[in-house]
Amino acid sequence: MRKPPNNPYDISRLDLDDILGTINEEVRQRFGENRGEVADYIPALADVPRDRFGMALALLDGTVHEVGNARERFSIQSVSKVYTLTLALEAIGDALWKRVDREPSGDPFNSLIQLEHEKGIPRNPFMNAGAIVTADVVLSNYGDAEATLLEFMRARSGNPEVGADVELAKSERESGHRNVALANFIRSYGNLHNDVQDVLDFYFLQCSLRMDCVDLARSMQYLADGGRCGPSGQQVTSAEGATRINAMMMTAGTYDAAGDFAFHVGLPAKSGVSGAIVAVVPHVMGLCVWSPALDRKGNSLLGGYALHRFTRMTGLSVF
Ligand SMILES: NC(=O)CC[C@H](N)C(=O)O
Repeated sequence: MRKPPNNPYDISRLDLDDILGTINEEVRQRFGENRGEVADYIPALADVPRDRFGMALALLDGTVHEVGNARERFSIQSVSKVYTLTLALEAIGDALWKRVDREPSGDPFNSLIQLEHEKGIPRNPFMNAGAIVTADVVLSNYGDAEATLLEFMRARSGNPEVGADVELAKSERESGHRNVALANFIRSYGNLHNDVQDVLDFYFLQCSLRMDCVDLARSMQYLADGGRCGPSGQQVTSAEGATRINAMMMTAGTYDAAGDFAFHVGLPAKSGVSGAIVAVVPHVMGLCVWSPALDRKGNSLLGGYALHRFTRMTGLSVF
């Protein structure tokens, strides 16, 4: 049986580059197994090659370790929901929880089913329904929501080149019938305050932001460091705020696979249908893995495997 180190958070005992190298080799050996599919319900995502894998770790002192395609950009999709949740909580605090619940859903990320039973109050801010309400809150509370989000992401990642993929956002707007349905349904309960189209435009824009694993690992640092963002030096949220967002990621960040994820990985994490998964080792590092082929629940198959191997090889897990 694996014996836990005296201080599991002391990472000076670990050769992180060696560990990343091993994971990279293991993942690449699995490319041929032909498991998982890239998301094709968003036309622009269907063209992304599946045999890609990148992983990056950003330590609290700013050191980055990376491997594979860690500098290849992709759209961040639902990973963006972590950042809009942060912005919404900073704007209206606990009032957000009157409009979005904070329970795991056990349903797919784009499910409509619970919404009717629960009268237009989405289960959590990481399902599409909850993220649409969160987007509405951001729109209502920041003068120029789009510019605010872009500035937020550039500051969190330390990369001034982070930008939206306008073509991708357009492609999602044209094919996102289910999101249109969700938004209208929530509106019918009075839980959207802005024009449905404006909310959806903002939601699709947040999903289309293009970043790479290094950008995203750095952008997770504030959640590992009690709300303090290393790249900008800003206190983005309070230590309590960071703890709560991590808790949401743990219980709902990978949708109806959150239980399985806690079992195999054991870190707060958030996935997106482009194949990205961000994760946090509290007090130690932000992480990002990316590999486009997804499992049935919409989480990166090899990304999940890589995080599993990482937590087992390092002993880093909140459990
Ligand atoms: N899980 C996801 O990444 C979903 C995001 C995607 N843009 C959608 O709304 O369907």
